[in-house]
Amino acid sequence: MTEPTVSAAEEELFGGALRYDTAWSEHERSRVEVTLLSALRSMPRLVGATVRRAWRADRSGLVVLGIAEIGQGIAAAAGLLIVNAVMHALLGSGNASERLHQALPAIVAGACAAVVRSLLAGLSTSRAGRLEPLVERIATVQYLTAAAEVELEAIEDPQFKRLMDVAQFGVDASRRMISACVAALNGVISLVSAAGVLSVLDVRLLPMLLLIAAPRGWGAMRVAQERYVSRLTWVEHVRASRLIGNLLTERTAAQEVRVHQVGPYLLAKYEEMAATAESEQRRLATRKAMIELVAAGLSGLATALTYAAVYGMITAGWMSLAVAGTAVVAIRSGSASLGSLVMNLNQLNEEALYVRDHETFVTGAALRALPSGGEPLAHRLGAVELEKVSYRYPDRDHSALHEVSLRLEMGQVIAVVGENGSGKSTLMKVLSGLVSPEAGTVRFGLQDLSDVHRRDIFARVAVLTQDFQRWPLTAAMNLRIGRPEHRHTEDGLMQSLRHADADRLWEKFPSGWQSLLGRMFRGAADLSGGEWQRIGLARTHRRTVTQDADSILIVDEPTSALDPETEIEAFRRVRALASPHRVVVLVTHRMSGVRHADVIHVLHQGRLVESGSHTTLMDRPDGRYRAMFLAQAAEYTNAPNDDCVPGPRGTAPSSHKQPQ
Ligand SMILES: Nc1ncnc2c1ncn2[C@@H]1O[C@H](COP(=O)(O)OP(=O)(O)OP(=O)(O)O)[C@@H](O)[C@H]1O
Repeated sequence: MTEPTVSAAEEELFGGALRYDTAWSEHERSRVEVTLLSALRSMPRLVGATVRRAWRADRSGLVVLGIAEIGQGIAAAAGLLIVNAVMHALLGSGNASERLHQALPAIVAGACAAVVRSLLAGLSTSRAGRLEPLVERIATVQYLTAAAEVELEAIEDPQFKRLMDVAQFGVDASRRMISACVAALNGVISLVSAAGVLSVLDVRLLPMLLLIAAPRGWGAMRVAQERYVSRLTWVEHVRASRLIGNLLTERTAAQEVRVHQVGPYLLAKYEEMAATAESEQRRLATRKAMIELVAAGLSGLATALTYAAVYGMITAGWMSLAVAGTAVVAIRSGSASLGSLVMNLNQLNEEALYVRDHETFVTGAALRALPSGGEPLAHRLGAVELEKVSYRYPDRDHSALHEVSLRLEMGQVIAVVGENGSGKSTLMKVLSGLVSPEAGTVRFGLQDLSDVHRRDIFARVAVLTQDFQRWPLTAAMNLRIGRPEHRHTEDGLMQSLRHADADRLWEKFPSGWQSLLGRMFRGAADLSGGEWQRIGLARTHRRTVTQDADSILIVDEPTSALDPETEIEAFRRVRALASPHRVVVLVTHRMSGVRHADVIHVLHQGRLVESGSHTTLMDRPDGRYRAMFLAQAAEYTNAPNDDCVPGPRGTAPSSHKQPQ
């Protein structure tokens, strides 16, 4: 297969080809993996997995389905034997009306067999139709559970993310596997009955049957392989095209799309990328036509040979005319069964390939799942301590955190500051148990983070991050989801709303707590960025106050969208959440918000470079904190500050992070 062409749009927007794997050897490997033999080898396992899923979903439905299919096979065999009886009667002795009379019972029996077969086919279709959505649900839940339970690190790993995307196709394929399995079973049974009848008539006709169907089998299998490899290779391209489509329709991009005239530009790029994908579809269609033509030619040749053999056997007197007539019917029905069996097996094979990806993902996700065991965490911790903690993101060469040691005492307000990319958010991920340090230890009280049940760690952490979620749910749910299993009262919810100074939003909720937020659905009330941030604060408050064991509250840039007065007030309220059994960790670029913290830690390029109170740090003439503080203070007063030391690279506040 030649390497696909890269459209200019792809080059311009994404910097090159977006394909399943840029290493072509990897792609070749997947091609080799789908050879006929390996596909056939893995099929029983995957069919077994589908049957097990169906069994779990609806046992009685599966049993009825099996009986209906076997019944159809028996009815088909009976039908062929009846044809034989009819042939013998029609080609037997006596005049035409006598021969017809003799054939009548067999004709009636044939009609009955056909009716039974149709009834069983209907039963099978209805049961399969009921099983399909159930199996799809099981596969979807398996997929979503696996995705929700993996470590954050896995989600951020591009390789794993890709596997996750590919595995999505397996969900639909699991559903289609049911009908593919039923059709294949049906094909096997029909074939066995036709072959059985043929071998009773003349066993020499059996290999002929195989000869007719073999080329079609080969053709169908090849087409499936090519389609699968193509789909895998182009998955990233499809994702990127969808991404562009979404950008054109999403509300968040709507303003720039219009004012900056990005719409027509992106649309043109979309069309260019779609044209590249269409060229692949054209290539596939041509290949399919060629393969099918060759297969049909070979199969036709085999059919001609078979009929010639039957003709030869009749003229040589080795076969009676009645047997030959039945044999022709049996060959026709057998080769049709074999042909459709091959098609069904081929579809089964294709679906199985996607189901295999789904399985690979579920197994891979289990290996990267959050650890499920561990000690329970003590109720009282006293402090959380980091000792020489280092962390490097899997796809990065440099550590995001390097030998960071610090102590968080319950009751304290700790601030973490530093320029963009200095490691603040990464430190918060380590503190909240979202990522495990590469080196060093994190102790919750006397317990090592790695020994404790992760669920217990998460239960003790409340976070409000810069990219907090705007849940498109009711107002009540937006607060309750901070601790969904807790029985929240309306008073409690209102208390959290008040804490975040969001109670004045109440009048924007037309149906009170049941008001839908976030413009996703009709009638939903939308909020401004700052209002959403207050809802986020209220949710964090809810989570915080519903935990009486020692806990950590992490707030990462909690006020970026708040107006100046609200911001000052918000910092005060966040600080007030520190209690004898809670430590508040505040990450912010707004220096005015950190000066009241008990301890301020300054990060620089992943290292902890300064720690102390505001006064201590301001007393260091060349201190980084002092430089950052004075730089912002100068902006704040809008007057040149003689004492202002130029901030280190990257510390200059960005426009949305400047003090007001
Ligand atoms: N998911 C990730 N995968 C790979 N590298 C990452 C990831 N997240 C952060 N990094 C890198 O780790 C370093 C520290 O990033 P981090 O987000 O912790 O900085 P930060 O101090 O919070 O920055 P900011 O003030 O801009 O929010 C940066 O070099 C960043 O590029």
